[in-house]
Amino acid sequence: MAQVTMSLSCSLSPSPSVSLSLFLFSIPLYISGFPIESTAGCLGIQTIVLPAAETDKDVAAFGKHLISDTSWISHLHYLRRSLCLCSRERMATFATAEACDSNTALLASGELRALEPIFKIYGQRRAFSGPIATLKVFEDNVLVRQLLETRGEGRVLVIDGGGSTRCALVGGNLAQSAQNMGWAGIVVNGCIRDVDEINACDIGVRALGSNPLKSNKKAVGDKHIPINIAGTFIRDGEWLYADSDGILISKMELSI
Ligand SMILES: O=C([O-])CC(=O)C(=O)O
Ligand SMILES: [Mg+2]
Repeated sequence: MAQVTMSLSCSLSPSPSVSLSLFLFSIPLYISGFPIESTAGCLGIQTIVLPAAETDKDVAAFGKHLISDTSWISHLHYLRRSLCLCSRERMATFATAEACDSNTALLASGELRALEPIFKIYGQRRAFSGPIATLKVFEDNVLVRQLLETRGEGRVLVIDGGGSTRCALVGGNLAQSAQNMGWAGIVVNGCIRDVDEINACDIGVRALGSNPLKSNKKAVGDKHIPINIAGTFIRDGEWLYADSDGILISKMELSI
């Protein structure tokens, strides 16, 4: 059973709703026996609109039921995909396709962009997201190590390696460091090595491919500068969303 911590707030305006804070994940949900019309999911918060509720009392009664009868948990129907119960899976329900469909204006304005599909998927987390730290290097990974040995705080390291496939910019040790230091993922416009070790790490990794050759160790490159990879301009501090369908870059954090 999912470990769920729930906090509740009820409100009648603008529409009768109950907000549930679900610990570490969010899922669209229906609860049987209640006239729930729609659900809205975003990380950590679920707002359930109760069309039949007309008074504060109705909403409060529903809220009370949720608190007193936790069997509602077993009534969850997972609509988009089965819920990953792993507490580290921060993007259990985020879907890049859905983000595109519901943010057409942002796509049109260029505030939301999709990377060209040139990356292979590695690492335990197929889906990951976070604020971006950019890095530009060429066949040299000293700066990659420097960054991955600092605290990641949920960020995604995006490395513009110039598209070179002649050596690896990330290997098993660096991926392990990224995991230990709290990075959500690494996107490499270049190659990785130690693929089996990387695939055992609890981070998301995207790269053009693998190459067993190591890179130079001259410490040449630039951190936190604008980069251009996979047909997309990326600035430090923008947000990255990756899942099995692809990779999105957003100027702002998306609320899905
Ligand atoms: O040392 C390197 O160049 C990359 C590597 O193999 C690792 O991180 O394990
Ligand atoms: Mg290695």
